[in-house]
Amino acid sequence: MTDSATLKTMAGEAALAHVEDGMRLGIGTGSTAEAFVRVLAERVRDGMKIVGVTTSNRTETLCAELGVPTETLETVPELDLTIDGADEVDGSLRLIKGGGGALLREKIVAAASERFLVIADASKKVETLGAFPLPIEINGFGMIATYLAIRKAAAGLGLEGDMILRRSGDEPFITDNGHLILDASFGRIGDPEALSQALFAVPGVVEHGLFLGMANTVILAGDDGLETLEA
Ligand SMILES: O=C[C@H](O)[C@H](O)[C@H](O)COP(=O)(O)O
Repeated sequence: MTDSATLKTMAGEAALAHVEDGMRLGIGTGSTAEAFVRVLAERVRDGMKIVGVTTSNRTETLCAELGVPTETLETVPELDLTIDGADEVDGSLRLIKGGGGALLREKIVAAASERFLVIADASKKVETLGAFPLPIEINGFGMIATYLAIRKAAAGLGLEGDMILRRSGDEPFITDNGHLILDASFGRIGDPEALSQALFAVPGVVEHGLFLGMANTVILAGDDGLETLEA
């Protein structure tokens, strides 16, 4: 069995084949995206010219350490390609993301890109989204009211389950944009589009981890090699 780090590097190397000289590149967050940054950095050292726009402070720091040039989305607001990981992928290229807490910036960067390429190890592929708790980014103001409103909205779709405030040690986890995250264990999400709409109708919800209709390509690395899914 191939270990997880090797699978992530395989996926990162496969993603590199989609990167062309001169590209404006959205760069994701998480261990798989970091594997990609490491192979990208080698290519940059060999002379490839790209400009990266990162999706988290964590990825920004890694790019700086490895010499991958970056700008911000303010200076480079339109991107050619974004490469990022995912927590779950279904057969329709719908995703759950946000396990690392970067969902808001990840969604903004992916939406600003001509193409969105997702890389993951094959264990992330699921029949139905929802085994991975759905990250929901909320404003700190009125968080209990927002929590109750999300519960009600989900119950209206027949979805119930624990919603846990994400923590970092003894403190609530705070996102790069200063928000909180609820991890919602709704179980199987039969209608992700309906859930997305219902969540966005709750005023305190800033973003959620359902990435629907966004991914153009998904590359999955498994023991048997690479599998590519196209939208
Ligand atoms: O917020 C984090 C991101 O959405 C990650 O891309 C996602 O959690 C997958 O991370 P990893 O590649 O570490 O499994």
